[in-house]
Amino acid sequence: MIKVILGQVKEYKKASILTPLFAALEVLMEVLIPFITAQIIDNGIEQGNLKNIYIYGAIMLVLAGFSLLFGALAGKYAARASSGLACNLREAMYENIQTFSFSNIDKFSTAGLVTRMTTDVTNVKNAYQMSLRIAVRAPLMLICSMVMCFFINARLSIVFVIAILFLGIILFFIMTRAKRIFDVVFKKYDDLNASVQENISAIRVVKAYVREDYENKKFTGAAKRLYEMFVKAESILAFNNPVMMLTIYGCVLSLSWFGASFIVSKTMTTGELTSMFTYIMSIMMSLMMLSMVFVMLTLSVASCERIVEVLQERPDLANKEQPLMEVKNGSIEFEHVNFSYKHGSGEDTLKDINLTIHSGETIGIIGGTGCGKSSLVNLISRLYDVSDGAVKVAGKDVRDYDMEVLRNQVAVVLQKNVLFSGTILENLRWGNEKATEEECIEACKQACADEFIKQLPDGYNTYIEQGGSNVSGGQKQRLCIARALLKRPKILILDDSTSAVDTATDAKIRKAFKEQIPGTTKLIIAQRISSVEEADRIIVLEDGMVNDFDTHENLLKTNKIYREIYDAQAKGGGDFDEAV
Ligand SMILES: Nc1ncnc2c1ncn2[C@@H]1O[C@H](COP(=O)(O)OP(=O)(O)OP(=O)(O)O)[C@@H](O)[C@H]1O
Repeated sequence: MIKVILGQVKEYKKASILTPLFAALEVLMEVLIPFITAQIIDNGIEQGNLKNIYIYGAIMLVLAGFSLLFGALAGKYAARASSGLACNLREAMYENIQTFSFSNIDKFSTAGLVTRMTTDVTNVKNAYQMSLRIAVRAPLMLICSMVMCFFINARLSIVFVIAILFLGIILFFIMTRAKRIFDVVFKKYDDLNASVQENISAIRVVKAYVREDYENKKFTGAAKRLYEMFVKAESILAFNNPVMMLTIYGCVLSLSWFGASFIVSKTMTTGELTSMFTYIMSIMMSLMMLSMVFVMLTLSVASCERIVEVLQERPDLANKEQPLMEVKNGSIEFEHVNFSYKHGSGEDTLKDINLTIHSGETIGIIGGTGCGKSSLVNLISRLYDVSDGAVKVAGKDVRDYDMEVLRNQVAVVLQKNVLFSGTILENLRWGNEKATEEECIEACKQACADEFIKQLPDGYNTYIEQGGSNVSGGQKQRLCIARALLKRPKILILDDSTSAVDTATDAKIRKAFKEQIPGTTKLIIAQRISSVEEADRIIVLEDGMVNDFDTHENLLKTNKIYREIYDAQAKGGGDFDEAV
């Protein structure tokens, strides 16, 4: 796991090596300063030698200057290395996520991926920055200060050994308890992030259903639980300081006691005792820093694991070797297809589907909510792979095609339409980046989008806000259809894509399809029978199985379900589900 994370350091290796190097040099300077202080006291002040004071004073200033410089450099390179690692991690994750199939995304969930790319990467970045600087600085400071103490007075240094043991044991207990709580805290953080993301992206629904109070209460509850856990963890950590102070004062007292008798018996000088006091502070501070690094590192382990999961996830769908690079026509066949979602209930969503659709046919698909209509069409552009059987386009298994080639020829207007921030023209060119403005306008005319675009103050250069929030649902659907048309696909799938469009416009769009793209196979999923009745044939799906597949006229005569829906809708009744 560490190898995968560190593998992303890449061009920031130099900064990652320079940081500990400068941190070590900074420590070295800091450690020498108290020793020089001792020289000023013993050889300068006590002997009344002004020259020595000047010399040692100057050395001390130089050391302090270098210490400052090395400290600043260590800080600069640590920031560069850790921010660079975070940037590379995000880029690598983002790149890998782009290769994910729908099934991979189902596994992680969108909110989960966002948390991993933001909070988790920030945790790892902070831990890396700390380890580069403090994980080097603290132990080195501890060792160097100890060495200096033993060098000055080995007998008196026993006081430090006892103090370190005492502090070490107490800190260990504090940290292990705090870590246990922090582990839970970070999991709760994920949940909170997920709920915030869900709520904000669905804020319009929340408002429409006047659920603000409920959502506020839900969020406050989650935030409060997080607050309580943080307080609990922090109150354990708060013991750090008093324990530390207790140990320092204990040491100062013991040093003064034993040091005084050593000075009296002339086995130690005043300067040496003064420097020992400074070293004691450095030793204790190092221990404190080490304990914080320990917490930080243990906390980042969970984040590392979650990042590595994304980095090592391999797309479920891959091109076979030497894939087919051309889709000859728009015919579709389903041969004994069974399909279940890997991360779903485990039951088959589609069962033994057998269908033959000729190139250029217009096919309606109708059925109750959740009967598998979207799942059926998603198999054609290979958004998911079948569990058994085969889906064929132009007589070839979809798994034999290069995925990009296949998806360029099978355009899907998904149920959840998405537009991106950018102008209308930019959005349309997602369908075909080389499309001229005239081609874009033509596609919009076919999708009945041209009329409303022309009325916008900036026309085709109107800026679409993130998620298409400044256009209506119906307008968004028409733009998405135009975008798909620009691909000039051999197969066009409209997954309930005209649900927000009025019946007259819906009819106009279908008429345009018939006249303008007669050679394209069109699959239209709809709730309204009026949207599919002119289709060449209609598939009636029921519980993941094909109940019937025939023309509108024949279905009216022979299919009981279809007839009932038709009658209900003709009388102004609701959609498929209400009618059944
Ligand atoms: N990504 C997914 N992971 C797991 N299960 C899923 C997923 N998408 C759909 N399902 C399940 O598969 C079944 C069929 O869903 P599908 O979306 O194909 O139905 P549908 O007929 O298109 O419904 P609707 O008319 O509401 O759009 C449903 O039970 C649904 O819960």
